Amino acid sequence: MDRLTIPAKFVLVMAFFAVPLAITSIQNIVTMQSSLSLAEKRRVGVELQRSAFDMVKRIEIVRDLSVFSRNAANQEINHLFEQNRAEALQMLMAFEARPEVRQNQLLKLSVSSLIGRLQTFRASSGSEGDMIGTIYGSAHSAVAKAYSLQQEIANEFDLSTDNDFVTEQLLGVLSDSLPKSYYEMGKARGFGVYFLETRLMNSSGIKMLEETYVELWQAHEQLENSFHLLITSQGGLTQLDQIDYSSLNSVLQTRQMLDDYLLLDVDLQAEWRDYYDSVTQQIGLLHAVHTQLLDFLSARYSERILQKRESLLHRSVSIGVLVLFTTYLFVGFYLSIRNSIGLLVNAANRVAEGDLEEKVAISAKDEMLDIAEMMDEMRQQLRDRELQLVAMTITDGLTRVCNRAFFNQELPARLEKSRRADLPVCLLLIDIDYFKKLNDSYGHQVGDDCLIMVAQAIKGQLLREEDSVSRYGGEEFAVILPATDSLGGLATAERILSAIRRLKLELVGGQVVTMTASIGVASSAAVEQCSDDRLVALADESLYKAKHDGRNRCIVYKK
Ligand SMILES: Nc1nc2c(ncn2[C@@H]2O[C@H](COP(=O)(O)OP(=O)(O)OP(=O)(O)O)[C@@H](O)[C@H]2O)c(=O)[nH]1
Repeated sequence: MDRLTIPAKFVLVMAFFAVPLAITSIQNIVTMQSSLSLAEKRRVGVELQRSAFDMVKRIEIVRDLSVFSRNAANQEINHLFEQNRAEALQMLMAFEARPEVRQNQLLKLSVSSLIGRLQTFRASSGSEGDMIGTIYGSAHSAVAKAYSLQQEIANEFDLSTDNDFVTEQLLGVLSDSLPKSYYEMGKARGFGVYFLETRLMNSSGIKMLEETYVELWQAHEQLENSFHLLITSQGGLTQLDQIDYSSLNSVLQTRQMLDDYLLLDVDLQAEWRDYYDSVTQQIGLLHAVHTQLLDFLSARYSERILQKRESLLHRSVSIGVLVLFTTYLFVGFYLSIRNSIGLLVNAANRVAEGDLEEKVAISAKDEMLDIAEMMDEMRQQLRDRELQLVAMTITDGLTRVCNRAFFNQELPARLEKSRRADLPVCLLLIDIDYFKKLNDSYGHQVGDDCLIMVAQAIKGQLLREEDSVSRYGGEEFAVILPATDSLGGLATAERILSAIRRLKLELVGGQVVTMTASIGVASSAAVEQCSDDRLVALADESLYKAKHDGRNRCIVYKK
């Protein structure tokens, strides 16, 4: 790990967090997406069931009328029969052309088989009452095929695997209880039309009608029970309130009509068409409930699809935000560290190159700030140490004023600067009078003390910051006065002389030592293009004169 660069470490950490996050997120989205696709598939299944049910209605009429139209004796019945058969075939072909059906081998087979069955559907040649039951049963195979098509749709579009309780109950009602009622009502319609049209009914016909009468009751009972279970089942059933449950009585109504039109009227006086229309109307009421239930199921899936789409969107957005936020954090964190490290490296380079003036500073407020503060503390200590070293190299060890080395640098530098500003530099060479005698009389220690006192006295008379005093030789001092002419130099020299005269060194025995000095003053303005050596020589010349003229005085060089 230590061998890795910081970007490589970040990529590693990013990968450590991002990879599981991405895998979980993708899994999550894939699961939600497949659940959404399943709900969409189921809704398509319900739509197909609805179309298939429209065909069922026609095929039921074909079945019921097949009982009579065996010999096409009644043109009107035959027309009804053919009309519904043609409509059913048309619907089946449209159904077969639907992409969902064309893509499904099983459904395609079932539809084409049903088409074949209807195309070859011809009225059977039954004769009397005992035959019509057989004819009806045979014709019913077409309706049964249509119902098995519905079941196949439920299987192929995963409606049957939906373990939602309400959906299970609904599918049960749609595929079992309701078809059972249609079967019995169809019998009542077909048989009734047959007897009323022929106005003939033998004992076996009566028996068959009576059986149907009983079976209608049973169908109604089953229907009531299954609806009761559906209504009392939990969850999401408020929409089922909109269904007209009084339509369930249509089974009983049909039973009543069978009674009124046929069983109670042995003369069969009623018109077959009135009976047909009345029963068809009752069957239509039940069909309407069937359609409402399919609509309800479709709406239920639409609602689920909407919810799933919304939660998929929310999940995708929140995962997106999470990924962006994590990336932002990592990138921000990385950039902040890289930025801080960059600043610290630059600061370290500056220090290595000797630049100790610029503060080590970073904008971060974290542990990097602690490192920066420590580095800055080091920089300050280095700078102080360097200043001390520099000060030591230019300071005279005894008197603590500047030394000769400083003077040798300072005078040419000041002369150069003043030349550019067209200003003079004044040099004072100060020599203590009879210092040899002082040394000889009181000893070197006293001599040293006197040198210290004189040096500080001279320093005390310098008014400007750029003025400097250096120990030029043993008991000789040099004062550089930048931007000062001869008059200014003379005034300073006079002040220095007075200060030295005022010095008193009290010895152990009570003896007091006093001193005087001689000063040679020279200004760079005195000569053209004055060099440092020339200025020293001029000041030295004046000092010599001061000594020669009796000491304890200052002499200004004049051309
Ligand atoms: N105590 C002490 N004496 C020093 C030091 N440096 C030089 N001297 C002495 O200063 C004396 C200088 O003497 P001279 O150059 O003859 O000058 P002077 O005695 O002051 O006479 P004039 O300058 O002519 O007045 C010498 O005796 C040096 O030994 C020092 O650091 N300490």
